[in-house]
Amino acid sequence: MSNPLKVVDISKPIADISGPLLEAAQLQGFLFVDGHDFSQNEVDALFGLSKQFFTETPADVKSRYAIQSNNIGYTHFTNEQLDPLKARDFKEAYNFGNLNFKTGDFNVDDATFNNRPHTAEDHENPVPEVFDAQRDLISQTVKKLHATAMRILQVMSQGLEVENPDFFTQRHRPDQASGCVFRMLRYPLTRDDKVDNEGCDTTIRAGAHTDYGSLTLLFQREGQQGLQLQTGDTQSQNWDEVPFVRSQYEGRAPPLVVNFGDLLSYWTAGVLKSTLHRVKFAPGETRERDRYSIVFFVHPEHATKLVPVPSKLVAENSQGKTPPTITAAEHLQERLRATYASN
Ligand SMILES: O=C(O)CCC(=O)C(=O)O
Ligand SMILES: [Fe+2]
Repeated sequence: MSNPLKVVDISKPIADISGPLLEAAQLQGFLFVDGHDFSQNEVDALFGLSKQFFTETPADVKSRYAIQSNNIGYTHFTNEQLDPLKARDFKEAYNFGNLNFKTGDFNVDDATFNNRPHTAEDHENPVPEVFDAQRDLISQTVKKLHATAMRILQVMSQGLEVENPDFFTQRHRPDQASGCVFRMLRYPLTRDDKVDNEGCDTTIRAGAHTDYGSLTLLFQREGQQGLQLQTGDTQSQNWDEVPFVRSQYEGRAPPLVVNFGDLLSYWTAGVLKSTLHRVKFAPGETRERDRYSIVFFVHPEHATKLVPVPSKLVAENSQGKTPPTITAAEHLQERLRATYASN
C-alpha cells in the first residue's frame, strides 16, 4: 500500500524537520512520527494488556467502570439495538484520564486532581483490576507519550515561527490539570457485514469526526489497518487509508500516527488542519481480525486561555479577526456536550 503521509523523524535536529512537519500539519493534518523511544516489546505489552482487558473482563465488571462525565472509564457501543448510529460505531474503549505526567499517576480522583474540595459531582475514577496490576507500564507509557507530544509541539512551534519557542509546551505542563486522555480501543470482528442497516454503511466502525484537543498520537498494529482520513475538499469525500509502516530503527515500535485537533486549529486561526477521519473496514475484513488501537489525546492545561499565538503566520491567517478568548476547559466541555447531544 502506498503511503500518502509524511514520515518525520523527531530524533533529528529541529531545524531539519520543522518545515516538513508544518507542511504535513497544514496540508493533511496527519503524519507519521518516527524516532520516538517506544520499543516494539513495550508496545506489544500494551496491546497485550488491552486485549486481556477487553476479552477477559466480564461485561458486568466492565460496566462497573462505565465512562463518566469527566471522560474517564469504559464505553461500549453495540449493534445489538437496531440503531443505525450505534451500528456504525461498533467498538469498545477504556479511557484513562486525570493524568499527571510528572508522577505517572492516572485516574486521580477529581477533587485531588483539580486541587479543590470534594463536591457531589466529583468521581473517584477506580482502576479496573487488570490495569491496576500493570500500573508501572501505564505510568511509563503516559509519561513517554507526553514527552513525545512536547517534542512535536516544539518542532511545530519552530515551523510556525512562534516568537517564544516554548509557547505551546508552557501551556501543557506535565503536572497541571488537563483533559489529556490515554485510550485503549477494540473494534471487534463479530459483526455480519451483510446485516441491512437501513442503507447505512455497516463497515464504518468509527464515524467521521475530528479530534477535540491539541494533538492525537496513535499506535496501530500490523494487519489491523482501517483508519482513513478525508482528503481534498469536504464535498469530494475522498478517503485515504493510513497504511502500516515500519520504524527505520531496529527493535522500535512503528511510527506513531499523529494528527492535529480542533483546539490547535482554532488556536492557530486555522493554520493547522484538524482533519476528518474515520475507521472503516473493507467488506469481509471485519470477520478476519479485531482492530486494536491505542491513542493519546493531548489537551492543554484546563486554565489555558486560547489567546492568539504570537506568530506572523498565524496573524496573517486570522486577518485581524480575534475570536473570543475561551479556556481549554471551556473548549473541551463544549465539544463533549456536542458529542453527547448527537448520540
Ligand atoms: O482507532 C483508530 O484508529 C482511530 C480512533 C480515533 O480516531 C479516535 O478515537 O478519535
Ligand atoms: Fe479520532
